[in-house]
Amino acid sequence: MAYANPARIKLHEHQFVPFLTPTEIQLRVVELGQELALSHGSGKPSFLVMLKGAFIFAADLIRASGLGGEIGFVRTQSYKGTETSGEVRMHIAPEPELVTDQDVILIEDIIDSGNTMQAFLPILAALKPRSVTVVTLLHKPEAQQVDVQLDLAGFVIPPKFVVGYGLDYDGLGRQLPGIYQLAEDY
Ligand SMILES: O=P(O)(O)OC[C@H]1O[C@H](OP(=O)(O)OP(=O)(O)O)[C@H](O)[C@@H]1O
Ligand SMILES: Nc1nc2[nH]cnc2c(=O)[nH]1
Repeated sequence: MAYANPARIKLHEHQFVPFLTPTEIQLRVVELGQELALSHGSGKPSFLVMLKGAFIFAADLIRASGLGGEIGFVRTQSYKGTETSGEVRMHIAPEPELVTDQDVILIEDIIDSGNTMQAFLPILAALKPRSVTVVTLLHKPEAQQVDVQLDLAGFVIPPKFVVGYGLDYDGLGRQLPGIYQLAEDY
């Protein structure tokens, strides 16, 4: 499918410039799906999607993997504007039957400070999964403050705030097919 991919955009008071095109994202998502097919092809993993940010990535990744298996959703929240609040709130908890004794593929849109993963992984571990594979579309190693499990990353990116392809700035921008970076010259 061909998507409109606007150039510079404004969300609330901030300007954003193109960073990853829809085509670059789609090609990488297909590769990630193939990697999951190779590592989990003999079983039926449970996909756990971290809402809200990962909903578009997960929809594409799960289909690219060709894997069956159930899909569940969890929702954490810690960002206000472009900064983490430092407090990770759990709005939707995982369904135990999708985790206990299952091979879980946890799908995240971005690992930035690492706080969200650090808070969530023990909650998952308490439900005793057989295995956990953490997949993120974006990883900002230079911004990471805590060490967390990460098995598969789509793009390693610099420590700048990004939006699009599921990621928002204060509620806006999730629908954009490409990924945009906060402009420095606005
Ligand atoms: O590594 P961290 O610094 O913790 O950042 C990563 C988290 O931030 C975003 O979630 P957010 O709290 O914005 O909620 P959302 O997914 O509903 O937008 C993103 O979806 C990750 O879950
Ligand atoms: N939209 C968005 N959410 C985030 N959560 C953690 N880092 C980011 C980021 O760069 N953009």
